[in-house]
Amino acid sequence: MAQSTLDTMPGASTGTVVVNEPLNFWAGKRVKPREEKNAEPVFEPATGRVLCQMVPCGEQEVDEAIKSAHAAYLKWSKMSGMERARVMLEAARIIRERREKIAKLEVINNGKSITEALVDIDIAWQTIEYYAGMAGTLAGQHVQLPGGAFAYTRREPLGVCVGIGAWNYPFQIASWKSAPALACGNAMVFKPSPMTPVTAVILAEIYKEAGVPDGLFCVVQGGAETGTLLCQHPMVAKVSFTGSVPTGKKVMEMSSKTVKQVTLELGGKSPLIIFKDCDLENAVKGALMANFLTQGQVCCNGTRVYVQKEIMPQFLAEVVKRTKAIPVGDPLLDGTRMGALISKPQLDKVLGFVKQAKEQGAKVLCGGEPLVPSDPKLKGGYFMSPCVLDSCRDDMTCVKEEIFGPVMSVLPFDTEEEVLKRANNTTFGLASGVFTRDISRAHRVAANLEAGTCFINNYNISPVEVPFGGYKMSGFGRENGQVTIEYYSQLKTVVVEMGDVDSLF
Ligand SMILES: NC(=O)C1=CN([C@@H]2O[C@H](COP(=O)(O)OP(=O)(O)OC[C@H]3O[C@@H](n4cnc5c(N)ncnc54)[C@H](O)[C@@H]3O)[C@@H](O)[C@H]2O)C=CC1
Ligand SMILES: C[N+](C)(C)CCCC(=O)O
Repeated sequence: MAQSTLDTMPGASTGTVVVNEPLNFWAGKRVKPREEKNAEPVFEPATGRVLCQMVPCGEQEVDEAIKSAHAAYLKWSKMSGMERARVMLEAARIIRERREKIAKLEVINNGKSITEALVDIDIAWQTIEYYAGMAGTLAGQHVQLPGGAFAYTRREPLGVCVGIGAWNYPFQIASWKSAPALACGNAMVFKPSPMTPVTAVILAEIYKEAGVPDGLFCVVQGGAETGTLLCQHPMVAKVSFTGSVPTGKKVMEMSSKTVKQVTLELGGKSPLIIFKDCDLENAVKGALMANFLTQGQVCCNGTRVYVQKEIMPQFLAEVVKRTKAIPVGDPLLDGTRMGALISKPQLDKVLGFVKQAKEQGAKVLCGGEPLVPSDPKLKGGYFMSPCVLDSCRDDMTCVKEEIFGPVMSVLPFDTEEEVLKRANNTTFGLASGVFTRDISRAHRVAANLEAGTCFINNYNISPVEVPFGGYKMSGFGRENGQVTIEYYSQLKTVVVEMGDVDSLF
């Protein structure tokens, strides 16, 4: 019964799926909304059809979920790291076994191509596997003190952590947040974006099947109001948030009231710098990877593409040729490389950015138009043709603001010194990239870019072993890599006296 949506996936095609099961999950099972009155329709981006209803959780439901998570935390945190690891490895195995079905459901809700969704699901189980591997290694330090006294530190969990996700990587974000949280002995209550509510609950079912205590990973549905309830709840120790800068600021402010720890993964407007001594074919491929994954709706995209003047004509010719050749259409077909944007308002917003760019003097070399695929079932979908903008200047809106759509802005530059200054002239600092064959230049540029990640001669690969997160207004804290353990645990120092108390009084 619990698996029924997933079980319909093998035969499912675009335009056919309806999700009727409850999408909340706590105390070890799916939970029906208390009342349906604030239900919001959720759309299938490729068709514009209603996929399901998202009913936001109210105060009482949020409270129930948090209490069930707390009860699970009391059991889970007492288990050894190796015991937790075994359960997490089983969860990773189940995800791997069901990767195609989960990816298909993700596509139907999100609109991205099946090829990309499969990669997302693979990254998800790898994250859980990676942190399972670390669960048994968590340890403190032993420190010798004078007179035979000593101290030791214990790495302890925080308690109930909240995860709040964006709509661009629904299942992957839920895994990126829950895996390190659970490895450290915490419980998590996760709220997906109201636009992509259907796959987080699948993750909750899988954790349950793998053997976590009931309540350890809960899912509550809702938007800003439900998110606010989570950030204000006194039993929550930490909030890990992925989303926009304005919402991130609110999350931080609300969390400050009860001094909750916060991780913020926010937006970006990342620079990709292409020097004339690069391998041009790889640089072009890198620029496409930096701009067009998930219809360009990726926080770390390299959307300001700085190209050294001497190679600009060759670069543009090749990038435009390849952009025009991207197959846009039914995201469930294997040959498709770009699907639909998340919503009609998002599509209109992105097209509005292209219009404004033209008004400000940018030249559209290709795309930037609404697209209606020939398949009649896709005519209500939110498709557009991927766009390359030339003749851009640093002061244009398309170069300054995050577009979150398939729009690449190309800018010429002369020298390394100049381009570094221009690249860093932004309040964001999530990622960056550089293409060059000069090894010294590559590392010098990486060292001077103000961003949490710098890709050298590639872009947008995200192995789970390496930390991911922002500088400046792109946020703080990290996801992935060993360091994330620090963001989901706290150190207790235990000081042990072996002699008499040397009292001053
Ligand atoms: N750095 C990163 O890892 C990523 C950042 N993003 C950023 O997210 C944005 C797009 O995602 P959206 O979902 O539109 O962002 P958003 O900020 O509108 O929403 C993100 C999440 O926060 C929730 N939320 C909204 N108001 C809230 C409140 N007052 N209190 C608590 N939670 C609240 C939403 O329901 C959603 O789950 C882009 O700006 C993008 O750059 C997106 C993906 C990854
Ligand atoms: C997987 N990757 C690197 C393309 C994007 C991950 C960050 C995000 O959630 O937008």
